[in-house]
Order: sequence, then C-alpha cells, then structure tokens
Amino acid sequence: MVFAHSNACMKGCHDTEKNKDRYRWGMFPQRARLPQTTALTRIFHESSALQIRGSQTSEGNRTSMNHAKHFEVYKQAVNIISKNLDMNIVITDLFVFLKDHIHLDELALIYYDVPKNRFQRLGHAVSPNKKAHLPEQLVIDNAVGYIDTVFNDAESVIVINDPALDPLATAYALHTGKSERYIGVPLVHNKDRIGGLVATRSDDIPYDKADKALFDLLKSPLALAMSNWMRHHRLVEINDQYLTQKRELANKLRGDCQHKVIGDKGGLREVMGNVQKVASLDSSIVITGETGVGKDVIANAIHNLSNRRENPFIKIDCGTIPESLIESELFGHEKGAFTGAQARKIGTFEIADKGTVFLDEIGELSLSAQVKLLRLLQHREIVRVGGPKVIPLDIRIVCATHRNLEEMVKVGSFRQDLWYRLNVFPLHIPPLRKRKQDIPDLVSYLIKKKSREMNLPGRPVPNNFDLLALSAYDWPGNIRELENVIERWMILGSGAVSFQSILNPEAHTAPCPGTLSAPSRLAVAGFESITAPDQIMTLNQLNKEYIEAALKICNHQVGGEGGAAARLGLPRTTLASKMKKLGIASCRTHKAPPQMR
Ligand SMILES: Nc1ncnc2c1ncn2[C@@H]1O[C@H](COP(=O)(O)OP(=O)(O)OP(=O)(O)O)[C@@H](O)[C@H]1O
Repeated sequence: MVFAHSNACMKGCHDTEKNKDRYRWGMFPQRARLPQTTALTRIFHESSALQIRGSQTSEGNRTSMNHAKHFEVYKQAVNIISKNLDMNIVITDLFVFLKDHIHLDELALIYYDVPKNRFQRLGHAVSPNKKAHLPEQLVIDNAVGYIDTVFNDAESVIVINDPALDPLATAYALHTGKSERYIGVPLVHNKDRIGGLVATRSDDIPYDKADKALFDLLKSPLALAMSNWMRHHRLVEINDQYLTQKRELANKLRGDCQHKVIGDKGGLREVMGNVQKVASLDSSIVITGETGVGKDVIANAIHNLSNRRENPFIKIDCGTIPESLIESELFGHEKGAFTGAQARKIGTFEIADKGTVFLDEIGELSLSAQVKLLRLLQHREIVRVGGPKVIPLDIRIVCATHRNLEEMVKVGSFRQDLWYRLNVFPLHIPPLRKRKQDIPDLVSYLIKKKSREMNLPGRPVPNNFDLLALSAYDWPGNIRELENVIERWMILGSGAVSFQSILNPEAHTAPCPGTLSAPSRLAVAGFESITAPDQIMTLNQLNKEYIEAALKICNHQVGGEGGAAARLGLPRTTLASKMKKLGIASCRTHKAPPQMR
C-alpha cells in the first residue's frame, strides 16, 4: 500500500511470520558511482538491473528485461502519463498498458486532502468483472502519522500481501469487503508529498520484486504529472474564484450604475433617450460636456445597456498617459520594439476585445496614435508597436472630451477623417446649472453614497433651506463639485453647518435682485409660496430674515433649551457667529444671558 505502515505496525512486523507477506525494500542497490545523467537515464539505468514480468498470463512467465525493452516500457508509460492532464484518463490508459506487464484488477491515484482530513481518489480504473472498488474518499485514524511513516521511506515501493498489517489497506479491505493484495508507490515531487499510486489484485498470488521494479519506474513521471495536475487544478480554482468575483463585482457595478444616472427622467431625459437608442449598436460615440457633468457615468451606462455588457469596459484617460507611452498602452508592443521594451505588452484594445473602450480626453491623443485608432475603426484590427502581426479586434469606442474637437480639426491637431469616424453619434451632457431640477435627487443619491463610503450609521437629511441654497449656486464643477460639497457638509457635521457657508455664497449665488423683500413668513414656512423669479431673495437676506423670525418665535433666546440655536439645529456659537456676520443684533432683548451655554 502506498501510505503503508505506522511505526508500531512496522515494529510488530519484524517479530511475526506475517512479516514475510509484507515486504518492502529499497528498489535499487546503491551503485558505487553513477554517471552524470539525466533523471530519465538514471531511472532507466537503475531499473535495468531488475526483473520485470513481460507478460502477466502466468507467474512463471518472467523474462529478464533487457536494457532496450526496459527503456521501451518506460518510454510508453511516460508517453501515456504526459499525454493528458486529466488524471482519470491517464490512469485508465495506464491501467490498460500495465495489464500487459503486471497483474492488477484496480489502479488508483490517491492523495491526502489535508483540509478535509481524508484520502481522496483522483484517477481510477478497474477491471470490468471487479465488483467492489476502492472508495472515492476514505478516512482513517491518525492519517498524518501514517503518511509520515510512508513518506519517510519514499524511495520504496510498498507491497502489502496482508491488508491487516496496514491501516489504509485495512480500511480499504473493510470497504470492499475483500482481502486483496496491494502494491503502491508514494509520489514525491521536489520534496513535496504529492500522493500515491495503488494497484490491487484479488487473486492469491503476491506481488513480487518484478512488480515493484515496474512500479518504481512509474513514480517519477507520475509524481511530476500529478504535481502539474495539482498546480493546474489550483490555477483553475483561482481562476474560477476570480471569475466569480468579477461577475459579482460586475453585477454590483451594473446594479449601482443602473441607479447611478440620476436625472434620467429629469435634466438628462433627452440624453438617456439617445443612450437607449444607440447602446445596442456598435456606432462610435463622442460625449461632450463640461468637466464633472457625468461623461464617465454616461459612457458606463452605454456599455451596461449594450450587448457587450458581459465583456470588459476599459477607460483610458488619454490626458494622463505620456505621449510617448500612449501608443504602446493602447495597442501594445512587441519585445524590443523600442528601448525599454523588454517583453511583449498586450495593449488595452486587445484586453478589451469584445467590450467597450472609453477614451476620455480623446483630444490629447497624438497624431500617430490617431492613425492607429483610425485603422481600428476602419478595419477592426490593430498592429502592436514594432510588430508585423495584424490582430483583428471587436471593440466599441466611446470617447469624451471637453475640448472643441471641431476647432482642433480646423487647426490640424486632430485628424478630420478620425473625427468623422468617431463622431457618428454625438451626445452632449448639459451642465448642472441648466438642470437644477435634478439637484434634490442628486443630493439624496450622493448622501446615500457618501454615508456608505464613510460608514455612517444614519443618513443626514438636508432641509428645504439647504436645498434652496444648493439650487441657487452655479456649480462650475458640476456634479463632481456637488459631490465634494456634500462630502464636506457631512464631514463637518451636517446639522451643525449650512451649505451656504460651504459654498461661499458671495461668490456664487445668483445676482442680487436688489430690492427684494419677501415677508419673513416665506422663510418660516419653508418657501412654498415662492412662485416667481422676483420673489427670490439672496440667501444672505433669506438667512437673516429666517434667523430673525426664529429668534422672535423663541423670544429672542439664542442658546439653551427652547432657544433659537436648538430650534435651528445649530450649536449656539455657530448661530451667534452667523448673527454677527448677518448683522443681527445679538440678544436684543435677551432675557436670560446666563442660559447661553
Ligand atoms: N447623472 C449622474 N448621476 C449620479 N452621479 C453622477 C451623475 N453624473 C455624474 N455623477 C458623479 O459625479 C462625479 C463626476 O462624474 P464624471 O466623472 O462622470 O464626470 P466627467 O464629465 O467624466 O468629468 P471629467 O470631464 O472631469 O472627466 C462622479 O463621481 C459621478 O459618479
């Protein structure tokens, strides 16, 4: 048996008659001097001294294998073992082959599955008339100790003619219900204990020295094959894990993205209508718009609504890659294509085959890269830098720019033919100041997003006053700026700080209509009654009136319980400084200054 005896058993064996049935010895007498040879010739050299049964038809039919025949058997076995990565096929083919050289009814490759603490059958072949097979999995007591004992003598082939003498053989015999004879060889590769090859025979004839010689021949190639299989298996497992993770992330991303185009029913209704129309086609798209309006978001939406959604979506920011590298980034390069190209590099387009490439800031693309991009768009193929090979690709190009590409075409810094090829379907994203109706939805979406990112237990809710302040702002940085403002607001403590103070209203609010003087009840009532532009006042005016109204209601008490600060949800000091800034006389008729804490 491969994983043969325990120490205790071995001891006992020396003292009993049964020991004769259970013999194991080093296969090859130590040679005084071995020529410097390869592993293969060494095995061949050593094994040639042994007797191997030429035919299994009768025990007496043994022939001394000559050098050439021995080598022939080894060669054929190696051929079978290395032909296939599937160990089941290897063992089945090996079983058929070995039957011409040794008597066996069953052949199995086994290994010890450490996490599951059990022996596992990996490849298996059996004679058609054999009914009870070695089990697929088997648990024995003290498996680790048992394996230690077996592998400490890893150079030996083990023969067990009495299963009672070996714990694993005993367990197998209990399972099959038969007392069989076993021959096995432990497989070690690079000092790693890989597993073992086990054969059984059901007749009464013991395995002998010639059988052992044959098994010894198999151990190196089998150990190598099994080690390769294990590595392959591990890689397949890792690959599967990555694919699962990738699928989950893609699903999550898709899920996020589906809700991410805020304003699709509002200010982006028209844009999203066009996205729906063009997404499933392969037409190139140019997205234009100011910085931060959501060009990335729309490019993502196009990919996710297209038939390419299961394939890669890769964004390249042409503005951030040095001009000297951009060609190699996009199209890849061959080894030695230029100084420093020490290995072949696969470019983004190749990686994104069957998917979408989003070229942000396409206006930054060098003229030579523009030529290559044109070739991709015209012929659906690329050539790596420094390479002769034409590589066909199936890519959809979406690009974006905040530069005026038509102007660039006019001055010759952007190729006209490429511009026509790209600009099949232009999409313009309006700036946030032109779609302020989206602000409330964007705000609640961004608060939700930031709360998640910042791991906050609850989500702050802005009041109407806050929303009005946000709507009055111009948003030169568009949604990216809104996102930053919200993050700052949340970090500073949403209840304690107003958006106006973050936005610096003096610089960005709409021009002051001058003489507007809305009744303070507008402020107190939450502005529901504002219905016309001339009713809008500046936020400073509004703030002032609102705070004055609150003070009046609170009997001019600023701090303490029931004071205006508490009612306004502000720390007393914050309200006091606002009052100072807005020119509101503090504690005009304050009744209880000591209460101000
Ligand atoms: N419609 C939208 N719904 C939700 N979030 C959005 C929307 N538009 C933009 N955003 C968010 O605003 C931020 C900026 O958006 P994005 O990067 O897409 O802008 P951009 O136009 O590509 O900017 P740039 O021109 O600087 O590259 C991102 O965090 C994005 O998630």
